[in-house]
Amino acid sequence: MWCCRLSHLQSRLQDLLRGRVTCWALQQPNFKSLFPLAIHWHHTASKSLNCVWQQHEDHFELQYANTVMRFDYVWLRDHCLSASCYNSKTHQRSLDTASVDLCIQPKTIRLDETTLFFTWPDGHVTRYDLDWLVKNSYEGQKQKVIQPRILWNAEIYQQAQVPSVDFQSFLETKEGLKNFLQNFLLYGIAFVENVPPTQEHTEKLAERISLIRETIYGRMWYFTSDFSRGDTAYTKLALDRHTDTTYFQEPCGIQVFHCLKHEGTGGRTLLVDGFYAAEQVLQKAPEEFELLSKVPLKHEYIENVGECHNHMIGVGPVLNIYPWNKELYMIRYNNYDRAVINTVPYDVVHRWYTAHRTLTIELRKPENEFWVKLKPGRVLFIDNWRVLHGRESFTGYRQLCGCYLTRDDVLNTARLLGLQA
Ligand SMILES: C[N+](C)(C)CCCC[C@H](N)C(=O)O
Ligand SMILES: O=C(O)CCC(=O)C(=O)O
Ligand SMILES: [Fe+2]
Repeated sequence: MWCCRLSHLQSRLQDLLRGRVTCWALQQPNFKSLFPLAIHWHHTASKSLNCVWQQHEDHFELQYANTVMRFDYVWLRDHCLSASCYNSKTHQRSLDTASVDLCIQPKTIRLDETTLFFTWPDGHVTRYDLDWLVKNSYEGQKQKVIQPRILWNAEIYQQAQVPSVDFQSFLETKEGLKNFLQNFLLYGIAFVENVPPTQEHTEKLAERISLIRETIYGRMWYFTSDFSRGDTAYTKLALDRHTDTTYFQEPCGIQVFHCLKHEGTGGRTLLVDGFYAAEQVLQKAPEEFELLSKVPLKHEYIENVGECHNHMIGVGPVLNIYPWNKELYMIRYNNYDRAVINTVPYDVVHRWYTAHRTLTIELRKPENEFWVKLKPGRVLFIDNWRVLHGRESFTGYRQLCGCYLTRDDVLNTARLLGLQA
């Protein structure tokens, strides 16, 4: 009886090594209890490392650092960091991924200390550091946020007493710049104080953290209520909360505002954390959140004023989320610039309007509104992918200057200063 079992075991073991059996233990529960996992789970010599792995037919399974990870073999071959596959000086792949057999499987696998060695059918050896695998696995990534943030309503933001950064320290010290960027990344807004009220000084500030994004409005812009452009921003009218340039395929990442002059009343700036509002929608009506993240919409800018002729169209959902961890990274919300909806059938449209209403109700709650009067010397940076802005109507002469920044370059600066972005 025992012999019979053993020969059966040996043949199963051979099957296993040839990759024919994947879920043997599950199919043979009684057998499993007789010969526990030791058969096909490889344990490390040192128990303290707490690492086990298993070679399945179509993937490699690894348990390490409290994480169960599954790796595709083509992925593993593609991520070989050996000198012939990867240029560690330029951090670029040299391996031609298209040359990898899509049915590739390793010939042998062994673990030495904290390094896994894979030998591929052609004899090439790949080493994977266990911590590298944890950090770079799907399972490891899924649990992480790309951008840590503090979501706020008016009270949360005011209680936080986020300090403004001084012009001088922003321009001249690494700490000043880093503090500013850290606050900006966490809250989506940040102020610089004591800036000389000119366009040139505002430009200097912008250039310290990013490349300026030139658009149809120019590089640095300077505007009053003269209706020089075909947009209500160039009037004295109130503007409800919105994000800018929703009609670009990639809306501008950051908006910089500096009020150089205002002789009159009103004109306060409204700021609302769009991600805070979206989070409320997710809590109260997850299916509406999902719809807002799935339905593609167009926004449009049609201008024919004086010499300015423009027709811009941008397509994308209101809420943009990373598919692997559902993290929100951009809100596109501008009811003025939203174009005809013709990308979904009528019944979806109706559900979309319901979801849009839920979000709008959150965005309009007075407790979510942070009002601030922009003054000469106080420059405001707004994350245009997250925080909505608006303004109160005003009287008198009001002059605003500013620019848009490319998001990639702001994040680049932040990363170089050691911040998570
Ligand atoms: C900022 N600046 C005055 C230059 C442009 C304003 C653009 C306004 C437009 N409705 C939008 O939301 O994109
Ligand atoms: O005038 C203001 O305060 C802001 C107007 C506006 O929304 C914009 O320029 O994007
Ligand atoms: Fe705007």
